[in-house]
Amino acid sequence: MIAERMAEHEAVLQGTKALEPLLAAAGSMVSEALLTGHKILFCGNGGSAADAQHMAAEIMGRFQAEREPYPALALTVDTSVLTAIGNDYGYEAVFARQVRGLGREGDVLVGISTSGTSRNVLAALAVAKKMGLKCLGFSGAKSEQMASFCDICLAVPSTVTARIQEMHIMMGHILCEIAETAIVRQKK
Ligand SMILES: O=C(CO)[C@@H](O)[C@H](O)[C@H](O)[C@H](O)COP(=O)(O)O
Ligand SMILES: [Zn+2]
Repeated sequence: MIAERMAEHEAVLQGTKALEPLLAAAGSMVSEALLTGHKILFCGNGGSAADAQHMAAEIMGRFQAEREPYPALALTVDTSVLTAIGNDYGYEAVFARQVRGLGREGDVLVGISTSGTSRNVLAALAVAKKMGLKCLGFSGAKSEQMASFCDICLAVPSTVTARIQEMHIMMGHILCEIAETAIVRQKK
């Protein structure tokens, strides 16, 4: 089974290489937002909540280079906010309401969903689009719904959640490296 899973990972990675131009464009989108005083918001459920927090930490802390912090926030971290919104407005609203409260035109919302159908992620992207945020999606092969709200949607060509997540964090690291390189270059 182990060898089988590794082979699956390799095959999905091969397919994911086709996303290189879109990933470069996503890197430019995030870099431009950060370099013009905007912030990056992230959301997702389960493993994708962990990915959201991981990527926000790379930007607010540092990825590889010594530099100033830049504003990034995962909308998955405040249990009081999540339980209040979930309890009063429903789980579908937990990210969308935070986008309404925190998002500003020119910010980027990164929505992460391997199925592409998580209603709270879709609702957040829909609200963000209306408010003039840039929308970036990380999804799997079934990406149509998410893509309809996104400026760029990185759709990993797989329907297996674990394999999709493995590609998401790889692309997330590359995205952070692109943004950090742009930040360091601008400060020179
Ligand atoms: O990490 C995993 C499975 O690998 C799970 O926690 C997974 O993220 C959860 O089932 C999520 O609720 C799935 O949501 P989504 O990716 O379909 O939006
Ligand atoms: Zn997982």
